[in-house]
Amino acid sequence: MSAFVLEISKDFTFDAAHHFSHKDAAHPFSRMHGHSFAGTVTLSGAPASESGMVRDFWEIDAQIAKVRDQLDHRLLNEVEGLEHPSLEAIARWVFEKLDPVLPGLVSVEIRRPSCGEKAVLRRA
Ligand SMILES: Nc1nc2c(c(=O)[nH]1)N=C([C@H](O)[C@H](O)COP(=O)(O)OP(=O)(O)OP(=O)(O)O)CN2
Ligand SMILES: [Zn+2]
Repeated sequence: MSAFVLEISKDFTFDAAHHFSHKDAAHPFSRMHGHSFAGTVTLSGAPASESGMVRDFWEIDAQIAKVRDQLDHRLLNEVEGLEHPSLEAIARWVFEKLDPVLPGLVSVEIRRPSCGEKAVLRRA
C-alpha cells in the first residue's frame, strides 16, 4: 500500500467583494466589485483502520465553515491578511487558517469559475 498516495478533497463556495489598490483609479479593478468564488481543500493520509477514512468529511466541513464565514458576503480587503485579495492571497490565507486544525492538509485551491481562473497553494 505504501506505493500509493491517498487524497481526499472537499469543495466550498463563497461570494465576496474586493478591489485592488495597486491599479490606478481609472482601472475597473480599482473599483469595488464582486465575484462568486469556489475552493477545494485537499488532505492526504492513510485511512484509519477503524473508520476507513483519512478524515471524516463532516469534520473537514466544520473547519471550512469557520473559515468560509470570515469570507462570505464580506469586503475581502477588510479581512486581516487579505489587504491585496488576489486568488493567490486568498489561497494562502485559507491554507494558513486551516493548516493548524486539519492535519494532513496538502493544498488549497481557490477558483473564480466565471473566468476559469484559479490559484493552488500546495505544501512544498
Ligand atoms: N493573478 C491574478 N490576476 C488577477 C486576479 C487575481 O486574483 N490573480 N484578479 C483579478 C480581478 O479580480 C478581476 O476583477 C477579474 O476580472 P475579470 O477577469 O474581468 O473577471 P470578471 O470581473 O468578468 O468576473 P465575474 O466574476 O464574472 O464578474 C484580475 N487579475
Ligand atoms: Zn475582482
